[in-house]
This record gives sequence, C-alpha cells and structure tokens, in this order.
Amino acid sequence: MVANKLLTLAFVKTPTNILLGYKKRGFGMGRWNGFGGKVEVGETIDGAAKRELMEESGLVANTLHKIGILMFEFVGDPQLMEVHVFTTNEWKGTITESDEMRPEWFPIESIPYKKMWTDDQFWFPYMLNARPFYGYFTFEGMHKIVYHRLDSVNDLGLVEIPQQPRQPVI
Ligand SMILES: Nc1nc2c([nH]c(=O)n2[C@H]2C[C@H](O)[C@@H](COP(=O)(O)OP(=O)(O)OP(=O)(O)O)O2)c(=O)[nH]1
Repeated sequence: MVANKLLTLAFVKTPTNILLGYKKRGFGMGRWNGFGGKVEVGETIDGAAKRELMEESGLVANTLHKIGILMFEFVGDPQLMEVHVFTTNEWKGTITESDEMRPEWFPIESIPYKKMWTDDQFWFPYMLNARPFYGYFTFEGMHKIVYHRLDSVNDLGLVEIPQQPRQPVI
C-alpha cells in the first residue's frame, strides 16, 4: 500500500465571479483551475493551501473554508490523489502571474469547463453553492472518467478517506 498523495486546491470567489489560473506547466498544464499543490513535509493541509494560493496567485487569505475532499484514481497507478478543496471570499494582496499560473477572473455563469479537468463540472456546483462534498473519480488517462461518485456531506471531518484504489492494480 502506498500513502495517498496529499494536495490542496483553493478558490477565491465573490458572489458573481471566480478567480481561476491557467496552468502553464506540469500536471494539468493547459487547463484552468483553482490554486494548489502538494502538501509538504511538516505542513498542515490548511497551511499548504494558503502557501500555494500565495505562490500561484499572489493573494493572501487569512481564512480558507474547507468545502470538499476529492479522490482521484488513475487506472494502473497504486497511489490515490487526495485533494482538499477550499474557498475564500476575503483576501489581501495583488493578483500576480507566476511561472506556473496565469490568474483571471471569470463570471460564474461562464466558467470554462471545456478547458478544465473533466470532473470539475460535477463538483463545481457544490463548491459554488457552499455545499460540502466528497467525490471519488477514476480516470483512464487524463480525460476519461470511468467511475465516479459524488456525495453531499454534513461533516467533512467524518469522511472515511480511502487509502487504496477501488480497482486492484495488476
Ligand atoms: N480542478 C481539479 N484540480 C485537480 C484535479 N486533479 C488534481 O490534481 N487537481 C489539482 C490539485 C492540485 O491543486 C493541482 C496539482 O498540483 P501540482 O502537481 O501542480 O502541485 P505543485 O504545485 O506542488 O507541483 P510542482 O510545483 O511540484 O509542479 O491540481 C482535478 O481533476 N480537477
């Protein structure tokens, strides 16, 4: 068994707009997304989420609200990705492009789902409506979802986080 890869994903939003970043390199390159990355050794998940938000967007959030947990399985890979999703509506600083991300505001009614990870259209409505959620997606390659479940949850602290893929890895 391999430990899950722990990641963060933070969204800055107003009632009408959301800030997304165009990923210029690495995993998810060419797609619009929230701001986030790997939790480093010695960091809390919340601390990592704030650091990644700052590094990738230039913004400082005093408070991030945890709104979801997403699990990603890639067929053939024994390691699950465990992504902790946050939102904030209060921030400081100036939006700044980084080597990794080009931030841009989008009206909520024109989120560019076709240029985002395919799973996002499933769980964004929960995130946008501040409804806590838990999702599990199995990908074959980088685009095709071969299994998914998505649940509304009352208490994210009570979600039982899987530690191995649903599919046996051969
Ligand atoms: N919206 C969305 N985000 C995803 C999906 N899968 C996935 O890993 N992410 C997020 C989680 C992380 O925020 C980000 C991947 O992190 P990363 O590899 O860029 O991490 P990092 O910044 O630490 O990487 P690096 O500096 O070492 O290149 O993508 C997905 O299906 N949808």
